[in-house]
Amino acid sequence: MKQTARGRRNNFKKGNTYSGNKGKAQKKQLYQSKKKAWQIVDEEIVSLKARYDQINSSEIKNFTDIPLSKKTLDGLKYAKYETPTDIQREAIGLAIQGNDILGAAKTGSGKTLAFLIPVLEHLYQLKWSQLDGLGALIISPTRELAYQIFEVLRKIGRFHDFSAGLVIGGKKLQEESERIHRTNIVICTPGRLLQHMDETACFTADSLKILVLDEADRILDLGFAQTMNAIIENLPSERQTLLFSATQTRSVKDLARLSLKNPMYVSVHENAQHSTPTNLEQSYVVCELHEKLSFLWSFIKNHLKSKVLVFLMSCKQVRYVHEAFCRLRPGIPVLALHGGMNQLKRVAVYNQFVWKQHSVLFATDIAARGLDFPAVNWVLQLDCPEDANTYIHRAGRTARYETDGEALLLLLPSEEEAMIEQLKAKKIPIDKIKVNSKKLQSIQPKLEANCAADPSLKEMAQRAFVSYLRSVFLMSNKAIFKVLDLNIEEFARSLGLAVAPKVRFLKREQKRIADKEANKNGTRDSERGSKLKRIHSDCEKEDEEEEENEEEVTDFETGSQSEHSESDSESESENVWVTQGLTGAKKCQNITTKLKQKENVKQLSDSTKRKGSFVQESDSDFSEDASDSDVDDSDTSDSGHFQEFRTSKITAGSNKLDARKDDVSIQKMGTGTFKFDVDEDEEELFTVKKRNVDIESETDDSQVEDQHKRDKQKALTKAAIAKKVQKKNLKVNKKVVFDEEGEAIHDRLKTPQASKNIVGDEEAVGGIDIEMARRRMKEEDWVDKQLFREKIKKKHKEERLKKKEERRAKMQQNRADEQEEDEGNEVVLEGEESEVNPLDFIPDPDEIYGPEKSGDELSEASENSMDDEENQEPYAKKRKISRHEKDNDEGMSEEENFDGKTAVSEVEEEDSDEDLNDIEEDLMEDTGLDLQTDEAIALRLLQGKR
Ligand SMILES: Nc1ncnc2c1ncn2[C@@H]1O[C@H](COP(=O)(O)OP(=O)(O)OP(=O)(O)O)[C@@H](O)[C@H]1O
Repeated sequence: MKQTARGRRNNFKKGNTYSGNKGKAQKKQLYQSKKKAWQIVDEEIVSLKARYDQINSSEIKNFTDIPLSKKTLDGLKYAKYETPTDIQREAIGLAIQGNDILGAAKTGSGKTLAFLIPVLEHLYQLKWSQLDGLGALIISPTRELAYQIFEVLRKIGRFHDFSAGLVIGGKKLQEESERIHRTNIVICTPGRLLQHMDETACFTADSLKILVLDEADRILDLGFAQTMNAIIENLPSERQTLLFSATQTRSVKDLARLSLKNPMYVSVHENAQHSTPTNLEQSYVVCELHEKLSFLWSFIKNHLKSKVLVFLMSCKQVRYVHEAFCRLRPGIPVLALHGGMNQLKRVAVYNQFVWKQHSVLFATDIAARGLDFPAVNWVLQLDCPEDANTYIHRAGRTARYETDGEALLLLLPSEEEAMIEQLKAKKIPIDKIKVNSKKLQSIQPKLEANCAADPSLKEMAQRAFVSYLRSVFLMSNKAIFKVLDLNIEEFARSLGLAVAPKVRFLKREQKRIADKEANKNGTRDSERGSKLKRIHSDCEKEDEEEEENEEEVTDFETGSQSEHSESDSESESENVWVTQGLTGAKKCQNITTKLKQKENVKQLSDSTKRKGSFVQESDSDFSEDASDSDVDDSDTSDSGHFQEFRTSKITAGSNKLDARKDDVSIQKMGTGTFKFDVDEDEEELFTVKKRNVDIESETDDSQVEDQHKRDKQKALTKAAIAKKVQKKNLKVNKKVVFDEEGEAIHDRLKTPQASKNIVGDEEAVGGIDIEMARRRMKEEDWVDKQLFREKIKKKHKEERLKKKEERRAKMQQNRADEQEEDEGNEVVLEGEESEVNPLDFIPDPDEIYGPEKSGDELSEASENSMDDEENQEPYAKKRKISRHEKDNDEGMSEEENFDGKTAVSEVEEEDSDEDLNDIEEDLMEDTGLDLQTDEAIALRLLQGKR
């Protein structure tokens, strides 16, 4: 039986034992147990903190030796991380105690965990919850790296209750905005973060507790300077800051910008013999520029069972080499990764290269830092890196965490000396190897044939050509990068181009250098002087030519840019947001899997469009592709594979850890206690390495080129177009029709005929004068009607003439018949004269004028069409009626006809005069008889009437 509320209250009052009381007891128990859970957390935190003082990095063998929360240890165990690496052993202990850290360690040494573990621990210590908002911010220079860090965090943080979000460009801002304020750990790229700081109203970093910069030297260099300064302004000064990189900055100004407090400099390999991993074998080859592609082809053909990462200088080179090699079918899957690709494709290519066993990835420097592609056998730097640091990061994509790897650098003869000097200065052991150039397999003829057959490929080659030269030209280290020493004709041919495309900036550079030399030496040397003059005039001529063509170029560029924005918007439309509680990892995997599937379908359709590449894929590695898509199809297989792989790596290399121990150096960087080693690169940090570059993910030429495009487009404002049009005296939107002789046909009906003074008056007033406009319209109206009338008149005249001709012909025929008849009558009708009508000789007026009509018939006739006019009489009367009719038809009554009344009557008078003349003419001609007969007829008629 159901008990009422009152009944329950009574029961309570009576102290009856009732299930309600039981419930209360249960509640109390539950509350106590919950309280116990909190207590457990509190107790754990207290005990952990108590152990902090006893941390001794040299005694740490396993992660369990570090005072870490159970949730973190569980996560590490789940991700199969057991033994910490050097940097982890040294940095984690200091970081969990709240110190600011400057962490430096070789590439592939596990810096990611060295900052992720302290992030989790810090928030755990503070008992951070979803309601507390943003607690930790991890900034990475590239989207791929941010994505990778997010993946690691997902694994090791899965037992914590924090929410984490990946905030990178190329995704829907709106959806990020809706979630970002609820996210505890944000992993982001600088540009996108600043965008949220500026545009997302509910996003604030006021509660931030810990800031991490991965690849800190890159984030703090000039490429990100403005963005980072703006971000730092929005962050609370009371926070912990961790900076990590393989090439750590110790620039005083950088550290001052971040307002670090007594930072600890943790450099585990500072005293090591080399700055690159010990398992990394490094060598370089000197190669001519025009031999590079053939070298690359030969290299790939010799390493079909390897995983190779090839670095090029610019996006356009990557694009072209990838496309060209796809068509040549090397027998191994070839991929491309560069900043010009949409985000979805970037993620897909990244994952493909992670999973493929044998493949070649052509990439720009967006893949140079931090990316942890497993089992890369070779890193081939086809184009010289910007500096030694970039070399270290690029080469570091192989030989990661205890694995072996090889790095090969290609240098031009002009680059060799200065670059090798830089590398040696950075403690990079690199040996020169020689390649027998006769053994190189030349692909130039094939590239030439392909470019000749496909204009789009040729265009790609041209773009690659220009972008390479531009990149070299923009490099700050002129001791290495000597653009004017390059044989550009040969380089163009090696790309498959028949001739080298014009490169404007090179001409300018030549001109600049020529000017400089002329200033230095004076122009006394006449031979030299004339040579310089020649360069000058060449340059000027080309400049002029190009300026003339500028309009076309701008159009072309606008087109290409819109193409680009189209692809951007395409990527924007795809949502890659993967924010979630760390415990809900599956959801995120689903999203990633779906993205991969989509991208695979897209890529497959792309490749079917491109004949060669599809065949190549199917020839060499289609089965592998298929298996990849199988992996993508499976719901949660992603992390499974990943873990397995890493586990094998851990076991393989765990015994090597001790060998590195001696290298560890930790320095306290407090203001008073520590003297900063002012970085020798400090000056370099504050010089522009690439001009006109303000980018987020990479410094390649595409952005520089985009900047150029934007600059050019700026000139094409509406005002500029208007000026141009005015200058050329062009009338906008004017259609000119030409006749067969090529003369322009002026249609008076379409051109305004209103008197000029009316327009002038209006302009003089300076605004819209309604009266004036009305007058002008009336005048236009009047002119129109006149034109129409003229046209109709002309038409009528033509018709009349035609009819006249017909009548004349008819009369002549009649006359001829009559004559025949007369002759015949003279013979036949003798004696019948009395019966003959005396007026028979007169032509039948009905025949000539048509039958006489009544007034009714006349008015009826007036309603008929113009064609009927000729059949009616009397002419003058009928015409008059028709005219009025016509006027009425046109809606032009006299009353309506403003002051044009006189004009109309004038026209009428003119018309009627003309008509009378016509009639007289008609009458004179119409009888077809001679004058005497006419007179006789007239007399008889008159007599008859009387
Ligand atoms: N304690 C560990 N035990 C086993 N493997 C580890 C450990 N720490 C890191 N690794 C593995 O080492 C590899 C390199 O780690 P990570 O990417 O963090 O290196 P890094 O120092 O950040 O490299 P880079 O300087 O290139 O960014 C990863 O595959 C990672 O899974």
